[in-house]
Amino acid sequence: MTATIIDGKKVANDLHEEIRAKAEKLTASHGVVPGLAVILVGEDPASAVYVRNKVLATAACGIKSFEFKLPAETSEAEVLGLVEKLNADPEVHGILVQLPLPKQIDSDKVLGLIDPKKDADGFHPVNVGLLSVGLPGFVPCTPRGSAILIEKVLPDLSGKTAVVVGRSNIVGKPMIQLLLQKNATVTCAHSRTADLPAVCRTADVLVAAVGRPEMIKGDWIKPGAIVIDVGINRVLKPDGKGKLVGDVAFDEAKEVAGAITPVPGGVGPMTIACLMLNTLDSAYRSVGAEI
Ligand SMILES: Nc1nc(=O)c2c([nH]1)NC[C@@H]1CN(c3ccc(C(=O)N[C@@H](CCC(=O)O)C(=O)O)cc3)C=[N+]21
Repeated sequence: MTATIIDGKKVANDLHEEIRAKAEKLTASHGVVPGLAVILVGEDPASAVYVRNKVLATAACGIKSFEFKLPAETSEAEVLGLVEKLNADPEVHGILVQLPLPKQIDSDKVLGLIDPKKDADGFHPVNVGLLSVGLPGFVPCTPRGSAILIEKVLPDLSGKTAVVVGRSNIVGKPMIQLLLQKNATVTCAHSRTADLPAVCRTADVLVAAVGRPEMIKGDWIKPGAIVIDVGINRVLKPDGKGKLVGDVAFDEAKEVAGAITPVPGGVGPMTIACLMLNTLDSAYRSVGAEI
């Protein structure tokens, strides 16, 4: 059996069109154009692609993009000052501070200062709490995008087992919350889990978010499972050129899985589309309009 390849890029592009239509509707009814501010401190080559894709997506969605590229030696006080300014700016509905931040800056302090109503990344403790009790807030973009892809292939997770490999605040933990909301029976595995391959083999839905290139092998996958590969790892090919691979050994896994996301073109574009979605939600909430 060969798995269905889940086309994240296509789903993301379709979402961009829906978002654009809803953004235009909000502009017509309330004169509001959704705005997203992105703060980038220092030069990280991997984030260059991410930032470029974000700018392209804002354009496709009719969202206004505000970019702040600050030098690596920027002080914590400066970043905090900028966050306060954006919190107060009525044209800005979403604020994203790209992580990781340079070491002189306390990221918890910065994320904690973002107005929870503008927290397009969903990293503020208030939004983390809202998600965990099932109240409306902002859901982190990568888990939100992954959940949309899972829903496309398996709308009902009742009676299904899900295994999330990775326990980060950004992906693993919020992913667990979303899968629980969908009635899956959820296991969170991580670096200290005993017999990880055996745990993975129990999964009807396997979400890989470990950040280790091709760690999850074909024989760790239950036949017919849905595999969501969150990893985006840049590795060198034997010819010295770089390429992107996920956390899953794709060529092996696709022979066993029922459906699988590719890297690139899977979860990555969905992360960006959900950043747009969160910004749109925020703009609607800012005027008390129903989306
Ligand atoms: N506060 C914060 N929020 C984030 O969401 C966040 C962050 N910081 N720091 C950096 C990581 C990285 N990240 C990516 C998202 C999409 C792609 C993406 O679109 N990838 C495409 C293209 C990749 C390529 O061609 O290089 C794909 O997978 O198909 C990549 C990387 C979000 N991050």
